[in-house]
Amino acid sequence: MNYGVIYRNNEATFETSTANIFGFQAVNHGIESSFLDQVRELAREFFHLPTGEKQKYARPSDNFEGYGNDMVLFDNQLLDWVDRLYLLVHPQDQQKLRYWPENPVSFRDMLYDYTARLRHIENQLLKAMARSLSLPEDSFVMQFGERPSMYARFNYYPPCARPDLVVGLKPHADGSGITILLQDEQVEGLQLLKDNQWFRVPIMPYALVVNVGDQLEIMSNGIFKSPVHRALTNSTRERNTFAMFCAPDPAKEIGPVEELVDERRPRAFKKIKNYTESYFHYYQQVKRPIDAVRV
Ligand SMILES: O=C(O)CCC(=O)C(=O)O
Ligand SMILES: [Fe+2]
Repeated sequence: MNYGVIYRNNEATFETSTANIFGFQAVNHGIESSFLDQVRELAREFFHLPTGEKQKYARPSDNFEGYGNDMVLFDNQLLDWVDRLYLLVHPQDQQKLRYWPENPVSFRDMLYDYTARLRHIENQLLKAMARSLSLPEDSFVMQFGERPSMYARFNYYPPCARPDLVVGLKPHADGSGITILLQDEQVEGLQLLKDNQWFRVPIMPYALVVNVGDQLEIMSNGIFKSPVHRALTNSTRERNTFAMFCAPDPAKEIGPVEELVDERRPRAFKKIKNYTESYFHYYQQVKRPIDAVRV
């Protein structure tokens, strides 16, 4: 597994080639450990509230935004062992504050703050990833547009009596451009699939796990890979993680960066808009939407 990013002088720089990477852990990203502790603490406090209190922010059955559990779209689908709070956090004028917890009291302020910090880190990473392929640094950022989306998903995995039978999150690849994940600082569970084998993603308490999502795989013409991953459950301890899905403006057409298309590496993906629109339709069937946009 390639975990090669190191921040230097406030700029993300990769130590090794990023070709074929699918994820890395970012350290020295500039977010103070105390703030990350606070983020985790507030997320835990929310999930530990009585059910009635959390239900105030419940998602409607036909939408994924709000508090709830796995959406059921098919009779025979696998169910994830997870509670989640899923919120659009950017662009700001599309936020639906009725789903944003007011309890714990500082939850909303934390989320505003965290979003702003991650927006900055997202930009730095996308530029560094472009530079690492000898592209103009705005090559990916430009495709994200002026109004990129950011979705926050807080995942709460309660202990599960049969971790041998039940997964926290079924195998999937993210539909984002990149996903920036704050893992639980103690309890492991995330695994990536490579060469038909599952590899654990080790805990680095204050690092941010960055996974390539499908849309960056498309933009990079397949040079970056969006990894299939899953989250396991365990029988004794709860696990809390917080994913931020950073994606292009759904109204903008995206596609492989022209400089990355040549005879040696022909165009691998079609141009597409609003990639994530039917994401859950695929997710619930453990299928990959990226297969539908291959050339
Ligand atoms: O909880 C984890 O470790 C993984 C989360 C994840 O993959 C997701 O939310 O898409
Ligand atoms: Fe994921």
